[in-house]
Amino acid sequence: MDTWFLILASLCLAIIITSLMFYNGDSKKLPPGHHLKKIPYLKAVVLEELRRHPPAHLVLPHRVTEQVELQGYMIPKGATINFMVAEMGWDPEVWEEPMEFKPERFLVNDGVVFDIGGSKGIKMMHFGAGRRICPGADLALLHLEYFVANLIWYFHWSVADGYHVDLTEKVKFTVVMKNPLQAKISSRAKMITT
Ligand code: HEM
Repeated sequence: MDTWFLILASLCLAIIITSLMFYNGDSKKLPPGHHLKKIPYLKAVVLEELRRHPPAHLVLPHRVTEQVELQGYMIPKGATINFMVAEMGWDPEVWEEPMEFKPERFLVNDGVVFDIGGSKGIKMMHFGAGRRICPGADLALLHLEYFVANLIWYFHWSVADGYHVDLTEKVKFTVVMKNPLQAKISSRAKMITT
């Protein structure tokens, strides 16, 4: 449990640090927060990233309060249940071409349609589900959108010479890239101010 607490605490810290990093006191230079709603593809990219490359493959374990039978399996009172969230997001019976990165899967009629709380059925649950769902889910999604928007707004990105992007994962404290990303980044500052 301590490990999970540390993961959550570091997620919160990372979000706060990135917010401070990108706040430069000049709101004209930043894409205003309310504009994010007008960029559904951005939200679709964030959701697809969470589905395809979740930061953790398991969410917090839960303890069963009463013995229950689930699809023929008897789960005893007091058992600890882990939810394999990565596998849920990669289930070929639920997702078409699950190992492909396709943000378009979240777009319906130019808008994003996804029930993050799972009230109409759970297709992925990186924030948990039900009454103990992460209360910071909306805030986290907003910050992730803002973070990605700013990275694109301020910098031009290209692949480093001779490097091929390899999205293979490995598990460290959280899930990270096995072969770290190498990118050439240049400022778009001139383009933004002119
Ligand atoms: C990408 C970012 C985040 C992810 C993936 C995430 C994921 C989770 C997960 C899986 C849980 C456990 C749900 C369960 O018990 O089944 C949780 C709980 C929680 N999260 Fe987050 N979280 C994120 C960001 C945040 C942020 C930004 C905040 C606060 C501002 C936050 C506050 C909490 C709190 C307070 C709980 C405990 C809720 C409870 O036990 O009733 N989380 N989160």
